[in-house]
Amino acid sequence: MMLEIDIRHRQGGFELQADLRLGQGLTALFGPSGSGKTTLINAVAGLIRPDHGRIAFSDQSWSDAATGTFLPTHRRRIGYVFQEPRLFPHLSVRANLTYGRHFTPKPERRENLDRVSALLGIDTLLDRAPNRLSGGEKQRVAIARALMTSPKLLLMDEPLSALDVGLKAQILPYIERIRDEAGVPILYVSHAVEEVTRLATRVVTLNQGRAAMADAVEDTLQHLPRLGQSRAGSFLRARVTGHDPENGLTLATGPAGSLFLKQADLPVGTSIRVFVPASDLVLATGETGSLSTLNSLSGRVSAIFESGTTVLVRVDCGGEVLDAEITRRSRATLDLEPGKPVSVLFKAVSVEAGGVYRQAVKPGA
Ligand SMILES: Nc1ncnc2c1ncn2[C@@H]1O[C@H](COP(=O)(O)OP(=O)(O)OP(=O)(O)O)[C@@H](O)[C@H]1O
Repeated sequence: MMLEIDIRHRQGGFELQADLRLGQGLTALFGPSGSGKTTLINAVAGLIRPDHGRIAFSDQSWSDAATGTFLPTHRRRIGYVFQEPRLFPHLSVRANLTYGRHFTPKPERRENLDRVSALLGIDTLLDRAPNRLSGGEKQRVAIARALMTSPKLLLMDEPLSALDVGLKAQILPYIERIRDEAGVPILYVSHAVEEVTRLATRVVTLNQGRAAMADAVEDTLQHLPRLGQSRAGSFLRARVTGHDPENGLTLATGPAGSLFLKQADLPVGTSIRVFVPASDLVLATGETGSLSTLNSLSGRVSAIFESGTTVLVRVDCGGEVLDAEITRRSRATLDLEPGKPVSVLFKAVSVEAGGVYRQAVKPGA
């Protein structure tokens, strides 16, 4: 399948421009507030009609300003999940799930209640009324309802933003399963770096209405501050090589070197991204002696950015970029300049749980 978008659309003083080809897996739409994420997703859904250009899905034209083609939303066979679950309060979970199915032509009904409710872990909730579900359960039912229509494409517009951190963590694995097992491409709007890191097969960034495909998920996430996100840090690519349960550690290797991580439940061979906060990195020059930090990567300073009272030192470790936030005084003490060899040190506990992300679908798949 291929979703082709080549559109321009003006609304008031704002103009959206997008020229994208998107394949299977989960495409994250990522950008600051007002950058055009919802406008883009609405154009794909058929909720707005672009002034110029075309949108096509697997060779079916959904919208073409030149020929006047505009396929209405219900004929695009799209599943939509919003911030709020929007369940029918008077219907049971089961009836909520089967409701949308009737709108799908019989030969195209791929999904069934058993499979979808197992995928979302809601099989024991089918006879409940929505007002007897928790917030996280409601959103899982809403996602299941969207899947029950056997959609060709699933649009998710900040589906987790109304949930607290604990509930988000509960739902993320289900979205991963849909990405990996349901065979439905997903367009996923999010502001949250944790969600994008963990879920995205590819990232489309939006900046003042301009959509751009990122070369790699990691590249986008390296430059979060430019995208209006404040959380400074870096991502390392690695593969799990083993576990050391006695010491509560998981071992991984990537282009930057060997990594010690707090033990994570990930099979050997799993590709992961490890988020390392800039403020947790320690830089050292010369011999470091004995330290309690398990991770020590060798690199070379590639750039230095002054920012207020602190300094962001960018270090190239085997082609991977690590940003370390240190004080001006530390920079002066270490006499750091671009080109200087340094060791980058961080503790295994700096990258526990939320900092390690499984990525089952290869970028570009
Ligand atoms: N109907 C409209 N008429 C005029 N301007 C609009 C209309 N709808 C949205 N806009 C403007 O278009 C721009 C893009 O809005 P959009 O909702 O797509 O952004 P967004 O990236 O989804 O933002 P957020 O993350 O805050 O939801 C904004 O400047 C917004 O004010």
